[in-house]
Amino acid sequence: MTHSTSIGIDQSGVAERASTVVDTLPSSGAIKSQLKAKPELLLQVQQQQQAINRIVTGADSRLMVVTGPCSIHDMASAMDYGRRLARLADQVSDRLCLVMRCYFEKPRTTVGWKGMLHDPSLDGSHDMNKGLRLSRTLLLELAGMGLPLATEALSPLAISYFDDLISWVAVGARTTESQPHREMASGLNASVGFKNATDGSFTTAIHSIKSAANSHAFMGLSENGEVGVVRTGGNPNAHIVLRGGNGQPNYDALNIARCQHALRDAGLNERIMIDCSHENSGKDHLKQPLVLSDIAAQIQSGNRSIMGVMIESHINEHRQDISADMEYGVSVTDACMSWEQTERSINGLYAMLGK
Ligand SMILES: O=C[C@H](O)[C@H](O)COP(=O)(O)O
Ligand SMILES: C=C(OP(=O)(O)O)C(=O)O
Repeated sequence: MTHSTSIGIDQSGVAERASTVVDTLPSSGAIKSQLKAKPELLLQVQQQQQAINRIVTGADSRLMVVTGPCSIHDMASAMDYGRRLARLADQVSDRLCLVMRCYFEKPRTTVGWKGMLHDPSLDGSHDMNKGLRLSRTLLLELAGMGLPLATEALSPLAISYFDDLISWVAVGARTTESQPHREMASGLNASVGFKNATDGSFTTAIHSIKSAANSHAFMGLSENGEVGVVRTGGNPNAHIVLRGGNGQPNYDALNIARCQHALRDAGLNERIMIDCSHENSGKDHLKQPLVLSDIAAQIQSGNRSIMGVMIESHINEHRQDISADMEYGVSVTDACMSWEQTERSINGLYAMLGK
């Protein structure tokens, strides 16, 4: 159904007729019942959420590795990636917990394609009904392979369509200071990683961890799509993700020590995840393995705060612009490592952690 509304007030205080069209979407409850997860799959995801929560608190000493495409733009290459990752995950599961990045929403610095959920046909038609269904269908398939799954919650409303299938949630550098995102995080069973802000400061993410740990009441939607007061219980498993900022990396031992100090001063657990991509690699995918080796060396030399890493990886390396003639398995957002580079890096990490 389509509705028109008007928004905006002109300088004389008279409402402008800037018309906005609203296409209604099915509620999260409706989509969840149409694309239903079997009880055994829901149980698997709950167990994976708990396993990741134990890694976040330090009760499980394995390292979490969130790896996968910067953004998912087609089903076939995501399934292909998932099958490869599921095989590797079994081989390294005594030291590493591999989690697949399933990012359907992209925050943009200014403008650009906003991800499969927002524009699944990659043509500006913004068929979000299709985007929600494709995203949930893919999550069902990937979870069915036994993989724990990760996503970025960009629209605070969107996560309710997927929260039963997702084991780890990111709040990105551009939204980490947002109250609605902190409120949303406070109601999730999954751990939530708050990225440091784009200026590189830890403070915003530390405030987010504190805020998300508390209960909140805010305006939101029920599973039936009714507007209401949402009350949450607080999420004790929020943590920081260092991704560099202001043109500088922050994965090095000095920055990690500074971050540990800041967490301690704030009365929080000194648990840190590091994103090998973004400003930690200067967005050069070939630098991600170097960042990963540095992190592995820090863990080898006794750092017990680092509990997770993130890698941007696809079937094939580099990136491409969206066009009518795209290459299979190549990112349409940030440049990614290839599967071969990823497998080599993860096996190298596994070997280093065994020494
Ligand atoms: O992870 C992806 C990008 O870094 C993020 O979406 C910002 O992208 P942009 O600067 O190309 O908009
Ligand atoms: C957008 C992302 O990261 P950041 O928020 O750190 O830029 C991402 O991980 O896809």
